[in-house]
Amino acid sequence: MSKPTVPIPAATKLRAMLAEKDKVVVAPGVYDGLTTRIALETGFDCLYMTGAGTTMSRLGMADLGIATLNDMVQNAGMIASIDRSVPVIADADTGYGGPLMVGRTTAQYMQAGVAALHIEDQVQTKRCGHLKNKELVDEDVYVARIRAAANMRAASAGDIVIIARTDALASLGYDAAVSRLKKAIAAGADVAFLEAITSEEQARRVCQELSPTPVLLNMVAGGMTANISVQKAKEIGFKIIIYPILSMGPMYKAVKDAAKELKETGIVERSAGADVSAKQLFELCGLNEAVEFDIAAGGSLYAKGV
Ligand SMILES: C[C@](O)(C(=O)O)[C@H](CC(=O)O)C(=O)O
Repeated sequence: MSKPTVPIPAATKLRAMLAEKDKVVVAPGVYDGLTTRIALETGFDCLYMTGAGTTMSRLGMADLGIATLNDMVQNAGMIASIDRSVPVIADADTGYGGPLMVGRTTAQYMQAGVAALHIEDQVQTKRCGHLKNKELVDEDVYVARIRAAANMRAASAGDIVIIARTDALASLGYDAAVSRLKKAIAAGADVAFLEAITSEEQARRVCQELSPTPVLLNMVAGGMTANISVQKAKEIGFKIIIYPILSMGPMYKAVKDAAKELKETGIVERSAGADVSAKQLFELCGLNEAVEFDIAAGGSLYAKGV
């Protein structure tokens, strides 16, 4: 059962994790209830809701700015509700409009119990940061997005960690991208996210130059950034690492294999996961706790077992 009470607000918990000296926050990408349950069962203490995964799993579409605020906040809120003790960092793309909309996005993410959101400087018709020919908004438009998020946070009783993402590295270069991040930090961002880093030198420089602001590393499988370990990222100086594609690649391969086996042989018995029962999956998703809850309340539906 997902629990409604919040012992420590998600943002407070994430801030405490960021303040721990030797800690790197490792956030596996999740995009639905099942992938969230898998990451939680594995013992991760922070999760990342990927916008790419949300767009693909909820809409069956590529990461091209198609998901709306409603798609994103509903998914983020559902994911955050599964275990309130584990903070969720969620993609908020461009914030979905002008300052008013960015403020509304921030308020809704806060209300949904999301610990942190990232807002970027691409045009609203954005694309995945690891694709080519991205278009940017002007710096003042970007900074206004971040300021709108910070102002909404200040005006509310809640808290949310604001992560400023810039996609400017590819078209404007390192100096301009970092200058955008500095301005975003001055406007109220707590964490910096230089998207699609292409060298270790850039990685080291950005962590050093923006210190003490924590910097996030986006580890996209097959993307522009070389694959590095958590240990190496920590040594470079990153404080958060997100793995947007973590659940999607393995899911694609495994489901494809099972689908092929069914199509070609008429039975599924050899593919990875063919031996996982429906009941096992329900247990992963809280079957036993749900039964206990029903019985404790005096329900009789499950008293004889399920
Ligand atoms: C982080 C990201 O925004 C996401 O949607 O998860 C994407 C990841 C991806 O599309 O591979 C991005 O880096 O733009």
